[in-house]
Amino acid sequence: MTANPRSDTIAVFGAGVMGRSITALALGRGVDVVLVDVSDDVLRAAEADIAQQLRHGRFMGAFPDSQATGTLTTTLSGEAAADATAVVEAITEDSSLKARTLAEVSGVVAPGTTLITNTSGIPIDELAKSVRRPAELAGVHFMNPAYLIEMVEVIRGPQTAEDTVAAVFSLLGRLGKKAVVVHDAPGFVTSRLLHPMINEAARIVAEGTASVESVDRLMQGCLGHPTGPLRTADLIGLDNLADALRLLAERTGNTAFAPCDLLREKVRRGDLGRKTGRGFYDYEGVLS
Ligand SMILES: NC(=O)c1ccc[n+]([C@@H]2O[C@H](COP(=O)([O-])OP(=O)(O)OC[C@H]3O[C@@H](n4cnc5c(N)ncnc54)[C@H](O)[C@@H]3O)[C@@H](O)[C@H]2O)c1
Repeated sequence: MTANPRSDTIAVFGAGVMGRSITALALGRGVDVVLVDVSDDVLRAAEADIAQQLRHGRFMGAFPDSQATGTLTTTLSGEAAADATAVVEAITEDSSLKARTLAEVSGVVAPGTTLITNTSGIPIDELAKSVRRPAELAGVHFMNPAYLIEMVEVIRGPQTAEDTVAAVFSLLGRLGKKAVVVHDAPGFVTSRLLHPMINEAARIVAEGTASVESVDRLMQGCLGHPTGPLRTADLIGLDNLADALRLLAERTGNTAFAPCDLLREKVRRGDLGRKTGRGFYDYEGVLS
């Protein structure tokens, strides 16, 4: 079942960390994807990365054996989303950029097309102001790597229609995901809890209380965190994390959420985590 019987194609906007991972998930589940970005270089790199993620997903048993892989089309043109049954917006965590892009997308797609934003924490109702049909917009917070993490957070904005939530669940069912629905708020549930924890972990390192490795080992060994907060930060991307923390601080008025000095310094140096080969850890020579 798909979100809409018109076709079996979703459009994904943004070919960065999440756009690639969501695209790999959809392709591995037999859904065709039109992947849109503003950079041709990014799209070329994304094609190679997605092929690698599909191999990884198959190796990890994330996709049904009998499932034919969906077809990938990459493009710089947002107009290519016109025939999609659902659109997943996974562009940079910048509220005005997202508002602009969602406004354009909602002008391109037909009424009845489910609009999904993968924002880490911008309230859905804030983004709904920029789309033509706010009832058709919902948040789906896929985690990285989307093809391996079974659970997603679904955010129902105050204007999100029941039909939209149903269409989102239909698509998520097709993608083999489990979901928990939450109400709209800055950072929703997962970013509101995880991002400040990562920020504190970085502060602990900066203050000299413990090393990066010690913080992660304690959180893994004592509290059952799968990788530790700082390794998770590297997987997310420190630029995205800093953007999301800044937005969380602005939208909640809680300045403690603002990215700490160490995080900002790493972003300034371009040490963004796995995607640049160095963040809290060094990944030079490590296959992603
Ligand atoms: N990184 C994570 O682990 C993670 C997890 C959950 C949610 N998110 C959210 O997903 C979204 C994407 O995050 P990311 O980490 O993939 O970011 P990223 O920086 O890796 O990628 C963003 C991509 O968006 C592209 N882009 C910018 N403007 C565009 C436009 N107008 N049209 C098409 N493409 C455009 C950029 O060129 C870039 O390739 C953000 O909202 C982020 O908060 C990220």
